[in-house]
Amino acid sequence: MTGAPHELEDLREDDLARWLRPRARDSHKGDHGRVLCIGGDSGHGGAIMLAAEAALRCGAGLVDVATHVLHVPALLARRPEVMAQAVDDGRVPAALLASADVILCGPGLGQGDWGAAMFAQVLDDARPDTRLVLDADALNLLARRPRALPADSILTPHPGEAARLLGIEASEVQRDRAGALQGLCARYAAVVVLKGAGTLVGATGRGARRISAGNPGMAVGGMGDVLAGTIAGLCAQGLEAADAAACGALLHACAGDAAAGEGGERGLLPADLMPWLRRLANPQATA
Ligand SMILES: NC(=O)C1=CN([C@@H]2O[C@H](COP(=O)(O)OP(=O)(O)OC[C@H]3O[C@@H](n4cnc5c(N)ncnc54)[C@H](O)[C@@H]3O)[C@@H](O)[C@H]2O)[C@@H](O)CC1
Ligand SMILES: Nc1ncnc2c1ncn2[C@@H]1O[C@H](COP(=O)(O)OP(=O)(O)O)[C@@H](O)[C@H]1O
Ligand SMILES: [Mg+2]
Repeated sequence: MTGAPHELEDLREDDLARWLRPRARDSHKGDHGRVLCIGGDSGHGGAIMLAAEAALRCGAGLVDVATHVLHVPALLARRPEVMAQAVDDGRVPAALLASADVILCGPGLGQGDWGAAMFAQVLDDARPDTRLVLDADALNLLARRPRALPADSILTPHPGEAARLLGIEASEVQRDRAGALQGLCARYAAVVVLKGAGTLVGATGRGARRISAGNPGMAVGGMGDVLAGTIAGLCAQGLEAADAAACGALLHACAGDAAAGEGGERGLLPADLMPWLRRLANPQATA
């Protein structure tokens, strides 16, 4: 999609098929991308687990996790498909950084020395062609100390994080969400997903996309971590950054609606979306 910045495209579930094509019959895991998820400081291990599992459920070929030593056994018990490495000194193993097609940094990362060191390492040492998805505390660290980002980085702020990135109040973001989106895209030269009811996705010089799917059952801790993993998993499979962000936000919102349809909005859990992410990520199979 191209056009004037004020253009707004509404996305619906049918649009998923634009981006989620059937796989080549002879494809192998190396064709579907490698995601490295960095985060999960002490007390927030679930965030990075949810993100990693979502990346797998959206079809990423390989998923690595660099997290606090405390979380490795729980992560492997829940998802043995994930390759988890403990980071105790704030240094991500160089081989993990070098092999990643996409790095998702931030869920549960914290803003202490451990998380700040890894965030700086990602910005300093990631390969120039590695796509970055920055969420949660990576956004808070960026707001505290703005830095230039690699081209086509994806930022996924909720209104509170967006406010910190812009140096304004969350209420101001909510009063003019389209304006806040434009301001974020311009200030950080990035693809931006402004979350919340009516999620907006934008990139500098392009019209915005709006997603009206999703429901208030999704207002629960961990739901954004699933979104970040979803976008990273789609990006790893070769979608360009703006499309991975839009497709990921749409897929996540539709999965939230499908899961709420099964059991109701109240009490919906982020992990309830996982089977739906898989089903909706294969639109030809479910058509
Ligand atoms: N299971 C886990 O381990 C979880 C860990 N989490 C991690 O916890 C850390 C803190 O994240 P939080 O997002 O809770 O902290 P924040 O302080 O960034 O967000 C909470 C505040 O942001 C504002 N806000 C959020 N959504 C808003 C909306 N839709 N409209 C208006 N204002 C809004 C509100 O002021 C709210 O009190 C992050 O590292 C995060 O990744 C969370 O993701 C929750 C789950
Ligand atoms: N009322 C709502 N309607 C639609 N989507 C919502 C609603 N409330 C929350 N969400 C979605 O849930 C996710 C919450 O993300 P976030 O606040 O980062 O959660 P967490 O950090 O706890 O994982 C976002 O994708 C947001 O769009
Ligand atoms: Mg979040």
